[in-house]
Amino acid sequence: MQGIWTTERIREAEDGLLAVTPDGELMRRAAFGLATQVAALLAERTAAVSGRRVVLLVGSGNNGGDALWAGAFLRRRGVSVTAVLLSPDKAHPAGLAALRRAGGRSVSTADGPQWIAKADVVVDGIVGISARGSLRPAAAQLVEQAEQVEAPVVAVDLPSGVDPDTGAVDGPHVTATRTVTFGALKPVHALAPQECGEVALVDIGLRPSLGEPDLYRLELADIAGAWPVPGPEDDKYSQGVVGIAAGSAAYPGAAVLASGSAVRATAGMVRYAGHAADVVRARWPEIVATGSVTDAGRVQAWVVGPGIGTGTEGRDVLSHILGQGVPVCADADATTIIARSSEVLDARDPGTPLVLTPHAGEYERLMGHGPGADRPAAARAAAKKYDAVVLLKGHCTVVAAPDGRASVNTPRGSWLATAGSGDVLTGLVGSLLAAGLDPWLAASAAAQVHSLAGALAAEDVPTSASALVDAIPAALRLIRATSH
Ligand SMILES: NC(=O)C1=CN([C@@H]2O[C@H](COP(=O)(O)OP(=O)(O)OC[C@H]3O[C@@H](n4cnc5c(N)ncnc54)[C@H](O)[C@@H]3O)[C@@H](O)[C@H]2O)[C@@H](O)CC1
Ligand SMILES: Nc1ncnc2c1ncn2[C@@H]1O[C@H](COP(=O)(O)OP(=O)(O)O)[C@@H](O)[C@H]1O
Ligand SMILES: [K+]
Repeated sequence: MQGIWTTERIREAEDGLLAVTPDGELMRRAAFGLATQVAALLAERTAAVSGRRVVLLVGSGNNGGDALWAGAFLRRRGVSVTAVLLSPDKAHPAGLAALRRAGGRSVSTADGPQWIAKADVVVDGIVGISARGSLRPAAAQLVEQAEQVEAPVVAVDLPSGVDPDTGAVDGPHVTATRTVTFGALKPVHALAPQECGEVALVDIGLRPSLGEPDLYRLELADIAGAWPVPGPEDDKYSQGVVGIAAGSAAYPGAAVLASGSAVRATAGMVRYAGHAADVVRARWPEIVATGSVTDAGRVQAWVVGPGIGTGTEGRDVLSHILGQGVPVCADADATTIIARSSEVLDARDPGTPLVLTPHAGEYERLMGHGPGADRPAAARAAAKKYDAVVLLKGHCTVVAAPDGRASVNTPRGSWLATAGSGDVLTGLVGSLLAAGLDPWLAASAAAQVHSLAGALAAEDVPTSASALVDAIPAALRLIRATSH
């Protein structure tokens, strides 16, 4: 699992490390890594390093200092380096001196555009982890100038104008081709992937000073390690039977998708209970289908909600399922029922895991307000309130547990924004719950497999929820192969 730390934690760790490291050493490590990445990008894009032109956008903090020092290193490799200084009086003195000594030039923002126009690579050293609020006018103007040109932008630590801790964007901001960060990943890198581009992490020796991460991102090996694989002693029951209560006679689609997803996700057995039994049976003959949850038979986890309606019948189904003493993934209509009448949760057997999977609208129903800019905080608040694992859907899905653990998934494009895609996700979560996975891990792994299956199903053209179900085996095959 990759760890991600908030800027407050990073700063604390940096302070500790700074106290025991020679003056300027950390910045030089950071800047050397940055220069290496800029040189690599120059080589990739222009087939050369020496003689190429790099423009540094330099703010008044240490982020600008990193850029200036990197400029000095790049000069040694024959790069023409020009620093556009936002506040010439406040630019990092040692960094500026180093750049000048190495033969780099510095100009004011008035002269910026003419240099930016000729750049092969632009380096964004405007603000880093101490950025507060949207960019001030002069910085915003510089960002807009850089946007006019085709040159790729390398962001120092993070793209300026994007909130370091939430990834939220409010006004002009850098959209980087590559972000070179130092010491550890920060929330912005997971929560604003489209602004960060490719993220390179430079080791500056910070890791031992950092404690437990604030956020996690699952790696493929984590998913491969967690995914249930039957052994010689296993049979169809021992792997965990998942029950699906979804769909209706009028709307059988959700039932077919959620059930199909469960069929594809693990090798055991899937039961279906509801008014779409005939349609489900016809599409998935391996499913044991019945008309009602009361005669569904034993399962090790339930999926409930997609397409069940929010009326009395849906409520009764949810209530029955919550009382079964097995883990439950409550999605879609089940979320709305819980939001409207939370007393339905009284039926819940205390101690059995519950996973809620709201999108932003359902979140608002559950909490009385939208998720806002800080999605990990939003998911954590809902997890606490409902004593449930909360999977907050979106481009970057966040999964929080009541104990505070939170993960962010890696989006692989936006093709998943298609009708029925959420039903597929629920089936994945349910299968993993039935296999006995920790509910936070189950939801986090499901979100990752969902986005990988989405990318494989789409292959850069629009896809559908049915194609997504069919792509689950390919996603799992890839995950298992990558981690061998
Ligand atoms: N502390 C350390 O030892 C290290 C720090 N490093 C670098 O230092 C950075 C943090 O440096 P600082 O704490 O000096 O701060 P930053 O450079 O991130 O930003 C502070 C400066 O930006 C200005 N600023 C803040 N919000 C702004 C806004 N919305 N619009 C325009 N300007 C704004 C402030 O007035 C201040 O001048 C990191 O991101 C990283 O790049 C690295 O060199 C690694 C080592
Ligand atoms: N722009 C996007 N990029 C990536 N994934 C997205 C995007 N929009 C939605 N998704 C994902 O697609 C799924 C949609 O689920 P949901 O809103 O419940 O839709 P439905 O009810 O049609 O199934 C969620 O897993 C969500 O995270
Ligand atoms: K930056």
